[in-house]
Amino acid sequence: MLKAAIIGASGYTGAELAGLIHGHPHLELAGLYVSEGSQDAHKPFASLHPRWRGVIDAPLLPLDDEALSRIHTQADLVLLATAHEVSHDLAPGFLAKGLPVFDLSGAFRVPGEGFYDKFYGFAHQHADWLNDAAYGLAEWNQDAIKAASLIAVPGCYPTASLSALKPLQQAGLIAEGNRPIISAVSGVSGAGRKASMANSFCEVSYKPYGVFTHRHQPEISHHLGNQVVFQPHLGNFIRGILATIYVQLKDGVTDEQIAAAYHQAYNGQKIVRLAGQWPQINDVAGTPFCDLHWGRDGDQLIVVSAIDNLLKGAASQAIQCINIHQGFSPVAGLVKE
Ligand SMILES: NC(=O)C1=CN([C@@H]2O[C@H](COP(=O)(O)OP(=O)(O)OC[C@H]3O[C@@H](n4cnc5c(N)ncnc54)[C@H](OP(=O)(O)O)[C@@H]3O)[C@@H](O)[C@H]2O)C=CC1
Ligand SMILES: CC(=O)N[C@@H](CCC(=O)OP(=O)(O)O)C(=O)O
Repeated sequence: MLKAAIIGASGYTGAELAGLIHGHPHLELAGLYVSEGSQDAHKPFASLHPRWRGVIDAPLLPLDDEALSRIHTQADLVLLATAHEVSHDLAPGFLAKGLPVFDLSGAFRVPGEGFYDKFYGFAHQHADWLNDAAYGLAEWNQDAIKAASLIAVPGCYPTASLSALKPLQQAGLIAEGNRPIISAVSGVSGAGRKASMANSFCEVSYKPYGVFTHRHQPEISHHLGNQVVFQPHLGNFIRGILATIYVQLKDGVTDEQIAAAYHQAYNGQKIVRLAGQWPQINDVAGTPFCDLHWGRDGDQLIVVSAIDNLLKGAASQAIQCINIHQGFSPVAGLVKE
């Protein structure tokens, strides 16, 4: 069994990771950590996430110097379920000790001069790690994920969007100069566990945000190799993302070519499902799956993609990355084989 330490274990994605690792055939938990000054330090994990009561008994531990040296000596790998700047600061220390790092934040996803200043509001200090990191889109980057020490697990909207668009891009079916339009809605857990007015029950109403400024637009465009228009919405539900994507096809593209692009990309893959019907959030919430379906009218294609933002959009995709990195079955701990 490999020992996995989770930093940020009290948060929404960290808690999902704890559950997945607890149930994984080749992984075991090697510490659940929060910040050194966290008000949750030393509380039982299950007191914050009672669905794990009687199942995961470990306490949340403060990430102090003693904890760091314990992780350095006892863990086999580290999962960072922390804010972008926290991951940016923590990852190099673990990597320097030879521990593979699976980072759920955006800190190492997009190389490029000035990108972090512009879209994340901080200056990136680790260009070397940024360039060496593998982008953990599990169905598409297996070789890079296997070889890298640092895996940048994609954002939730990018996972839903890229899973839908990459088969078309790869097969050369998108019209020259077309910027696919991604209109997506996310449940409120996408914003994390910390309370804020924008996320409070009485304030949340289906609405757009981040118009032309969201950091996932350049993340999707960079990893697709084609510019996109991306518009996120906040939905008044807890978990799940549904992305409706409008694509202009090249002249003469046939139905068979579209179907072949998707089947070639995903036949034999258990996590991305070609649903055969329009995806809906209820079918993927609480699961590691990404459901896809498409329809076309002339050169206009609509693809719909649905995932659970906390799972395929974060924690279960991190587990897929660990599975690939370690040579386990790609769906170990996620889907019964
Ligand atoms: N929510 C989602 O749907 C998705 C989130 N992500 C990304 O994953 C990361 C985690 O997100 P999410 O789980 O939603 O966040 P949460 O806000 O729910 O949790 C953050 C966690 O980090 C801990 N933390 C904060 N500061 C530190 C620190 N200095 N050292 C160690 N632990 C710290 C928090 O505990 P405490 O403050 O008590 O220390 C908490 O456990 C983020 O980068 C997010 O952008 C990616 C894809 C989807
Ligand atoms: C509803 C909501 O607020 N969602 C988050 C996306 C969460 C995510 O994917 O995380 P990364 O920050 O790691 O990219 C947002 O739009 O910022």
